[in-house]
Amino acid sequence: MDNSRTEPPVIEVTGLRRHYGPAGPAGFDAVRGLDLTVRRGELFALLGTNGAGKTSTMELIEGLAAPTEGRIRVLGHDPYRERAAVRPRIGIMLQEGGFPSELTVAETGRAWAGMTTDARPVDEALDLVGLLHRRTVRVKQLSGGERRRLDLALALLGRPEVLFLDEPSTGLDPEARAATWRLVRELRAEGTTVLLTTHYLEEAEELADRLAIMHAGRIVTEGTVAEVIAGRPSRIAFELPERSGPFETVELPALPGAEVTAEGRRITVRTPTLQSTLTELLGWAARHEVPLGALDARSASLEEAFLAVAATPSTPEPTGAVR
Ligand SMILES: Nc1ncnc2c1ncn2[C@@H]1O[C@H](COP(=O)(O)OP(=O)(O)OP(=O)(O)O)[C@@H](O)[C@H]1O
Repeated sequence: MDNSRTEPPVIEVTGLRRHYGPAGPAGFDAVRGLDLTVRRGELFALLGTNGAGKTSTMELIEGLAAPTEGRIRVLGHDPYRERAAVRPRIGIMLQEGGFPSELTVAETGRAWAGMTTDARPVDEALDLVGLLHRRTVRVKQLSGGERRRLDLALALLGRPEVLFLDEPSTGLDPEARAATWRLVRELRAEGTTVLLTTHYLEEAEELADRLAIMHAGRIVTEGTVAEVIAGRPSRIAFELPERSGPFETVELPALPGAEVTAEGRRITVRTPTLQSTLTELLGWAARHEVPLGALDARSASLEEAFLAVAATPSTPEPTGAVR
């Protein structure tokens, strides 16, 4: 039976704040009042602009640092204060593994397994990420993508109930990325709860049950991919030809409900009704024999939603903020 809706969330974050540096304006608020809930078996993706606070948030939920303010529960425990209860049940793939480069891949796995409760066999973890054939190679000889996969293998050693993946596919070639996605999907299918950060919108579209887009320390929008892009306009772009033909005096048609912007001859139309706007535009182009160069029409996408979030000014500190 699916109890995921009735049982308490696996990750529950309320009012989270993280302040770096000295108290007061000399310091910096990287996370500014963040709420987040992830249910058992769910894959939740944190997206955001550079410096939005994704890693700062992840580190707090992983229990690697104490929040300046707010409440975090992972599997019902405070991950920082009750680290001993939480740590054996979670797997963490950091952005930089930072293990000794002189050890071989297998030695690194064994060293890690020694610190892991109920570890799976090292070779099994290496096999999961496609690194078994590299087991005798020194870590310093691995490519960047192979190191990422070793990071993931180590995170999987303890058969974690909750897996934290900080930019898991950065530096991977397309084939290794697809393999990582397959593995993450399998883990999720087995019931693992996953919180991941990524810069690849496609990764979130492929994997996430729900996602949040962060900007300047806050979650600006959150939901399923469909919910996040709902209400975003579709986009039509094209280039008008040099003004020398029969269309010389022809103006663009009225496109009700659409917003038209021009950058030189490059025209962008944003519309809530892609089909009717496109029909109108193509009819006009045909009637007036206007060739529309590099014509591109696309439905609302996560990219549009992301760019809209990135363009929002960061709101000032609420009064009463902890400094
Ligand atoms: N130890 C620190 N001391 C001071 N400021 C920090 C520290 N760590 C991070 N920051 C700042 O906090 C902000 C959030 O950083 P964070 O790494 O959490 O963002 P991010 O969303 O993960 O960014 P990216 O996508 O670039 O990895 C940034 O402005 C960063 O410069």
